[in-house]
Amino acid sequence: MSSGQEKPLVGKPPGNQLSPTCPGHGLAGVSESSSPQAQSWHLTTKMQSSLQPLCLSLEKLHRVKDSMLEAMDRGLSRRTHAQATVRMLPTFIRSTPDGTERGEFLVLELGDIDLRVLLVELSGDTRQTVTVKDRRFPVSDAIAQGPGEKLFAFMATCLCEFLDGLRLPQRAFQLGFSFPFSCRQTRLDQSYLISWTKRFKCPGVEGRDVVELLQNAINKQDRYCIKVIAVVNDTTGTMMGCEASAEPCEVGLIVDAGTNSCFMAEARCVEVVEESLGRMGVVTEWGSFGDDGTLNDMLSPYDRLVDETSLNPGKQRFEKMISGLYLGEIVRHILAELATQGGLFSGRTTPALLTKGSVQIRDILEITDEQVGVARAQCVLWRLGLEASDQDCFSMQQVCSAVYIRAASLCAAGLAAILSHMRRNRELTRLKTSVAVDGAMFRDHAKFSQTLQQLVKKLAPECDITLVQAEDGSGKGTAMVTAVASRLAAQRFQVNQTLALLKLSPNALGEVQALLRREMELGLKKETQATSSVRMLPTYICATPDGSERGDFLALDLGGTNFRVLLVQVGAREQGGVRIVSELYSIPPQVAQGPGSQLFDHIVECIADFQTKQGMMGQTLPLGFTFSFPCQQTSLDQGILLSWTKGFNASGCVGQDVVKLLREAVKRKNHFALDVVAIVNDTVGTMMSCGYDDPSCEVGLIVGTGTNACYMEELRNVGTLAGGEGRMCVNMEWGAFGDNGCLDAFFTPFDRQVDEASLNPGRQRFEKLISGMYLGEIVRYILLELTAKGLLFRGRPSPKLQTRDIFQTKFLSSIESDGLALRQVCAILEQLGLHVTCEDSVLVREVCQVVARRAAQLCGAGVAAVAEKIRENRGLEQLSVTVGVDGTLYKLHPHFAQEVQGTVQRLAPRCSITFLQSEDGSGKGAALIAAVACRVARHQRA
Ligand SMILES: Nc1ncnc2c1ncn2[C@@H]1O[C@H](COP(=O)(O)OP(=O)(O)OP(=O)(O)O)[C@@H](O)[C@H]1O
Repeated sequence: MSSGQEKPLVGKPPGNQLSPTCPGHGLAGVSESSSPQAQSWHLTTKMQSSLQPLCLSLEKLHRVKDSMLEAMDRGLSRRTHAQATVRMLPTFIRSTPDGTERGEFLVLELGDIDLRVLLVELSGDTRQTVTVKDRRFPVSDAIAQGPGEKLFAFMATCLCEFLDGLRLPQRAFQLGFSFPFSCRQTRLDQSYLISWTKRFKCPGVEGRDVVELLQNAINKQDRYCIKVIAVVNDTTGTMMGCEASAEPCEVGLIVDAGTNSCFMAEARCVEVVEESLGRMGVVTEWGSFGDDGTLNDMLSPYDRLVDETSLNPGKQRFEKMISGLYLGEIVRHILAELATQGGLFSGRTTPALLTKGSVQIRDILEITDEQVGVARAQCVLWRLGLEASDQDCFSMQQVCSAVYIRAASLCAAGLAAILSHMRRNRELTRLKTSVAVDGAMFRDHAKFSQTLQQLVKKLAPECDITLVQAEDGSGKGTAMVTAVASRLAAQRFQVNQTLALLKLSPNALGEVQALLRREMELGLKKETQATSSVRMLPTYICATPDGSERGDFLALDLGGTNFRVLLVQVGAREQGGVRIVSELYSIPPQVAQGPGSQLFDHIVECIADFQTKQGMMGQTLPLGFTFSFPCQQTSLDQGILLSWTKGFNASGCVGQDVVKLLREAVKRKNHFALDVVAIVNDTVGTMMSCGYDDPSCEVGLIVGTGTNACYMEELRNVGTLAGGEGRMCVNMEWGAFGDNGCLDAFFTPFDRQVDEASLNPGRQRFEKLISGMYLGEIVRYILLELTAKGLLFRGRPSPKLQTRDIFQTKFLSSIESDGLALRQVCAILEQLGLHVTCEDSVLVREVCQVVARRAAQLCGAGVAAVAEKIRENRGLEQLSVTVGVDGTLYKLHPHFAQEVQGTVQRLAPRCSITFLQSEDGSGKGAALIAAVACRVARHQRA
């Protein structure tokens, strides 16, 4: 790193700008130039040059922040994790407390000198009141350095003694284990010790799972039923134990004898674990930042001396500039150098001054105090055997402040990196969070916190933080982790139970396939047709396009959200094939559900508008009418409406020929003449339009507002017609599959709710499991149920969620989009008036996935039944067939098509099926049917 452009701050007049670590420049708590001592400081050039290496300009701190961000990214990436200096260890903590945690939890906190056992009672109300009973057990050297087995047996014995003392009734306990050593954690309750530190050195533990060792020791006692739920590092304990105010606490920071930090990262960024949804607590292990030389140009000669004389030279470089264990040593080296150069203590040193460890962090904390600091400096120097002048004492205060403020500044740069990382990966413009802090450097020393806060504002201006002092070290936090884990496990159990109803096994799907096949057979036979829920309607379409069709055709498309009128020009392929001009018209619900004459009048008005716009008034083109409701056809141009579906309910239409209703409306309006050649179902239109491009397309499938399918059946099998040679397209009307009760075992309470609230209860049962009109509603009912059970939205239902159809099926697509970060999922939900946490959005996404997957699998089971029937009809070992598909749900949902195809492959392994998406199937298809009909009629006339 070059420092060429930096302006040294030492020697410049004091200004308002916080120039982090240079004496005389707005150092928090250090008196400035008004005192005589301060004036003489300016004269002490030796002092200046000694403290100069500790100066960190904002520019340098920005560089530290950027390097820390890079180091964090390396630690999180699967590729570079193993070599990373900042290890970014996953903790498997998936959620911070939401205030509802309640119950009693045992905690075992292994400290440097003692073992603390706690029973923590959480009240479960929003301001978690915590009751703690605790007892400390000294850990002797014999235990701390004896065999591992003994250490864990000791811990289990202490636990039992503690519980004996409480005289509680016998019951099961959940325990959190605070274990402050470097571990490789693989689950919340599985953590392998990497190496002992401090005074611990128990053989036989390194490389082993400390939870298992503890659990075995507890079980061996055979006294109490205790389950170890979580193992927690002290930094995460600090974060989790913090009582967050307005914002959730998602960062933990410890600056004590050592330093470390943790935060809730986006799980997808933590590449070393499988989970990719939601968040995960990550312990940065940032003490080792700089071990690869990144911080070399920030190191002062004193840092180098401290490092060389440490137990671990070259290691923990960031920690050695920040934490309490080392700051005293930095100060001591500066004082010794100044004394040697004659700048302090009249050029005298003492053996005490030259002895490692003779200046402690608590000395620095006292000396930097504005009120009593200079007096404290005198005491400390006296303890070191130095006769100090006022100037010496003041200089020592300057040195301590410079070292202390530099530590806070570096800490701020590290914290700014964490905050920027969180903001960037959550795709937020501003991040607001609470930061839990703990350690001697913070405790009762406002200056460290002030510096931290001021500098974070400068280094990460887009982040707002509230520092919250941890209350009970990691004890309460460990209990919280255990409580959160216990809450999540209980919730997960309930969520699984709820969603299990919607998860279909391969056997269940095979059963659906077999049931549909049976219903198809029944529907095709005259004698049994009435008992079948699928109508298997003949369409009178026996030929597919052969490419010789030519001319201009009009097409109408009614059957979903909108009504369309199309002009379709069918030309030679080499001249562009089919050209379409179309206009979209809405059908207001009062028209769709009003008198039938009003509906058909509206349709005629739309046609008139289209013809006027296209300058076609007076022309009478052959017309194909795509009418996507169940119709009993008796010829190509006659269709008796059997029932309305998909939200239509116009009166006076059921039992009528819809072509006749259309012609009557034309007459009423007296606008123009119509030549209706064919009435077509959209499924058939889709098959025909795909058949124009691919002759092996013999199945049509729609998954849009509703769902339906058609296929080419052998005429000999269509028992409802006289019979004959060749094939005819059969409109299955499979949306009604199950209306006779054959699918009852597959309906969940949510499906029943959707059905009961629909316009046609008891009908279109298969469609109500699959199509766009209903999936959002199924999700909404599940969300309401999960909220009522307290598993979602903190148990508070939003009035909006009670509104029918508020959760649209298109949200399922957006929420499941692969690239969509949870932030955007939250945004979608917030638009619905739902106040969501990260966990809420993960759960909503899961619900959407389950509902959409079931729909796609059921649709796949249906296609498998159809394909197998065609294969068997033709007596083939292996069938190759194309399915023409249309429908927004199939086309736009990110996983629907894939899931349908996968299911068909599994259920119909002897059919090789190509799915071809139709472009404008219902419009183009209707025109092509009209064209084929005209061609066939021409042939017959000739
Ligand atoms: N992005 C999306 N992802 C999934 N589904 C969607 C999306 N946008 C709309 N939908 C669903 O698709 C339906 C509209 O689909 P489409 O336009 O294919 O059907 P339609 O022509 O109205 O009726 P149908 O094709 O059933 O006769 C809407 O009712 C809605 O439920």
